[in-house]
Amino acid sequence: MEQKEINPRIDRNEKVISIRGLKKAFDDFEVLKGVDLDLFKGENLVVLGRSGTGKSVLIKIISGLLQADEGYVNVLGREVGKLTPKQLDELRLKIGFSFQNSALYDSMTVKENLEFPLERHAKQMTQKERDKIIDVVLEAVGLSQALNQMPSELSGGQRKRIGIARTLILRPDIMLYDEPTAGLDPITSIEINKLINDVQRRFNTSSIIITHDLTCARAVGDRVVMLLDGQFQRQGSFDEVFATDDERVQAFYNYNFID
Ligand SMILES: Nc1ncnc2c1ncn2[C@@H]1O[C@H](COP(=O)(O)OP(=O)(O)OP(=O)(O)O)[C@@H](O)[C@H]1O
Repeated sequence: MEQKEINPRIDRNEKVISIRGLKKAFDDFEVLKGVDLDLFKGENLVVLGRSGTGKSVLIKIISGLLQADEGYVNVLGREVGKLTPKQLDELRLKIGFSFQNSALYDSMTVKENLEFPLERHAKQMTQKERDKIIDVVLEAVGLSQALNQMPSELSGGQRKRIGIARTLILRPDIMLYDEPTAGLDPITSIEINKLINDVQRRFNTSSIIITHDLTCARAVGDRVVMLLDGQFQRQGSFDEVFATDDERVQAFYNYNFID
């Protein structure tokens, strides 16, 4: 498996996300039981964990879509739980959310899909400026030729790329990738991993990548954390996370290689 090289762009003096003692329960089911997490500027942080461990809940709390029950959640210098709805909307524009299903509008061309966030959030931009930024993000994801195609004409991997381009179009500081390789074949997955690293370098983003895919975790993660029983039980490089006798961690590793 490809191991990510040490990334010189990470600034360990600047935290873009800082979380302490985060708790979240649904009725009496405690999902997050006291989570601490930092994301440094320029870093790709992978969050691993089995289904239902609360990875999506975590990124929904970071982006203000869900309220924490307890704890401190600071994103880009703002304490998320204390923001007014307007301040939260402003913060969300700096967070790019790449959804699992790419969330493209099937009735719109690629160009129209990319214009959509600009029409809503960058009303002051001229058409020429819009066309320019569309060019930039399409080129960044390697799909300049798809400008006038419909999503239905694209492969799953291409739709994923357009989804990432659409997330990038508002030039977010933070990217949140929710299972970016889910449903893709291994070769296409490797291309998406490469794209995640390219985006980090080219757009200077800091990212949280939620995945079950260990090939992805190893290829894109500057640091990896594993969510187990509501807390981050392991963190470090990919190899450090798995250098343990903890059966739950070993089971996760072995399960990834079951045929
Ligand atoms: N709005 C909600 N109301 C009630 N329960 C919820 C809500 N959102 C999440 N949960 C519960 O919280 C737990 C964690 O869900 P979450 O979606 O974060 O899992 P996950 O780790 O992202 O899993 P997967 O990898 O399958 O997406 C699940 O048991 C889920 O049913």
